[in-house]
Amino acid sequence: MRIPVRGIFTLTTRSYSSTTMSTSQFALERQLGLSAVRRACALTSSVFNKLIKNETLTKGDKSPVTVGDYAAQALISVMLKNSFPQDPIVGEEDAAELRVEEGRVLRERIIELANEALVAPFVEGDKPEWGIGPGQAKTSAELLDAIDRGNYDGGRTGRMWTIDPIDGTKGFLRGEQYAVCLSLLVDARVQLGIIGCPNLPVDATKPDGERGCIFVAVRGQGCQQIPLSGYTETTLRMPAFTPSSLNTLESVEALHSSHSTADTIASILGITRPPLRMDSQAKYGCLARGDGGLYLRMPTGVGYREKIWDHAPGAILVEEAGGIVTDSRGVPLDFGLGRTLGENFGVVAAGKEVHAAVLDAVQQATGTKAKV
Ligand SMILES: Nc1ncnc2c1ncn2[C@@H]1O[C@H](COP(=O)(O)OS(=O)(=O)O)[C@@H](OP(=O)(O)O)[C@H]1O
Ligand SMILES: [Mg+2]
Ligand SMILES: [Mg+2]
Ligand SMILES: [Mg+2]
Repeated sequence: MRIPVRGIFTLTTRSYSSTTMSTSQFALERQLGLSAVRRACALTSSVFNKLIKNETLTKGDKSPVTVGDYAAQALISVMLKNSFPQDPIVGEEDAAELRVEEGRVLRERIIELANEALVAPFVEGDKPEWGIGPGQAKTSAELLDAIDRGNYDGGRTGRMWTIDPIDGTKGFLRGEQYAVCLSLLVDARVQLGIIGCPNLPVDATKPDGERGCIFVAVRGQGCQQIPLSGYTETTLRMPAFTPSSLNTLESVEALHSSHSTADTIASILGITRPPLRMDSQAKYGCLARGDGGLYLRMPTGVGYREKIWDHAPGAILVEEAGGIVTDSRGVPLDFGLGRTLGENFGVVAAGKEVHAAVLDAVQQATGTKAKV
């Protein structure tokens, strides 16, 4: 039976009967987050099928942003506000370009898409007993403000969410991998990570089989994969690899991660399998389920600072599946410095058995000394 809920997307303990209410830590955040990411996955998949050329902008850093990115951030932000109104959000996108007259056509399209997603009946795979039903349409001003609630500066204390509404926008535009990414941090420690991958095969051994899955992890509660088409949860544990049996998971874009440094590291480790190149944090989900043994993100030397929304959800997936995530010098990722990872230099994520050997190889390949 569907649990009646007062207001839209409102998730309070009052909304649950004692039989459906889970007492685990962050249970409400997990349920709301899964629903928001599912809705955003449905929104972005449908945008891809209808996207037209003038629905993509180029941002100041030359990276693309589409109507799908803005609409998905608006949708997730509205859902978070309804259930956790006090929580600040560090989101990738902001609405400045949409508030000016030149942004009118794009703005109207984004409002239409976000509202369609807000009022849609239960999306495929949502658990009816969660009681997270369709909401009411919002005004243009409310949705622009929802996007801009992602402007929080971050920091070391308190609760905060990160949203990357489309991670791997270039992959999204190519029709390849992308991910809808959400995380909750408390005092700069990731406690919940959710990554929705609409184009990812549910089973890597069946690349032509069913596509679309969500990865979710709560600190201390393991990492699970759920198909977008349903809600059967499979717990993931990273298998034990030896260094030479690894294969690397890397960015498609050579500007985001140095392919040549990764090749050198792979040859030092004796890796013979070719790298698996894939856009977005789908790589972290693949690592957690054992599709490759090593996520490598080696800096390209342009002084780029990694963004917290690009790594917080993925890092907890891998840790909860039994792996280790550090920067390329062995330093833990610091999510408490603001919107970026500050002085962290690249990312190395791998199983416990091989992580130290990989850091040694990185040191040999780059001449930098590991800090731990
Ligand atoms: N120069 C540079 N170096 C490192 N990283 C960068 C750089 N420029 C952008 N970005 C960020 O990369 C995000 C895309 O993730 P990936 O690199 O894993 O995927 S991809 O294969 O490159 O598309 C991408 O995330 P989205 O903007 O959400 O797509 C960016 O935040
Ligand atoms: Mg982007
Ligand atoms: Mg991103
Ligand atoms: Mg993005």
